[in-house]
Amino acid sequence: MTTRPAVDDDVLTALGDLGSATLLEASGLPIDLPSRLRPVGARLTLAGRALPVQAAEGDNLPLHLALEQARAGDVLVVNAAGGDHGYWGEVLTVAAQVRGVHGLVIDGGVRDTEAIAELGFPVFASAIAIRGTSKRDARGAVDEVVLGRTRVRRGDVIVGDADGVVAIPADRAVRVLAAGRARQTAEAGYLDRLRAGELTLDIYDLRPTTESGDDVD
Ligand SMILES: O=C([O-])CC(=O)C(=O)O
Ligand SMILES: [Mg+2]
Repeated sequence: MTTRPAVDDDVLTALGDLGSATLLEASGLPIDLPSRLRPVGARLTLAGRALPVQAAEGDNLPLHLALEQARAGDVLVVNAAGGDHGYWGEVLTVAAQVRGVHGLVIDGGVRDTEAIAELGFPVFASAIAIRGTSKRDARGAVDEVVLGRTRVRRGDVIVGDADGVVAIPADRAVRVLAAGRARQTAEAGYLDRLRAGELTLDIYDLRPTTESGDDVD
């Protein structure tokens, strides 16, 4: 297992407060997970440290094994290799909550979604599917998984909300927090100017130049 720098709890909480879109834009990094990962149930916000899990199609033993390895504050980030299966449901949700796990992000299906919503556990999934899984693939948690264009390593900061999910490399967390705060402050200033009657065209300096360089008779 690789060693990752541990991100402090206060940095984690502050990143969670900034929101996924601000963090993505401020970071300048390709940290967004695929947009097919949508929140399941009413609990939309999520912040925690990644525990990556790779599952074979149609098998959820790696998720059960990962829960034994999980620490409080972890978020399981699962590449379930596609497949129309419910890899996670009410039973695994309760098991995760008892261990202090902060949430689940899965490129794959989940089921028991009403129960998950009632339990208030944050789940972001690419599908809802009722077909069950086998329990044979004994891999457990791994060092990293790739979801879409983004590599997620153990200990990376996961932030999810109504807009989507980002995975911030642990060694960039403090820098991304500073950039996110700067962006939030700048946008608050833009909102004040908009309310005072200015246009985005002027605030962002977007007006097409009228000087084409061509002579006009
Ligand atoms: O049992 C499973 O493998 C998935 C599930 O429905 C649950 O966790 O409740
Ligand atoms: Mg179930």
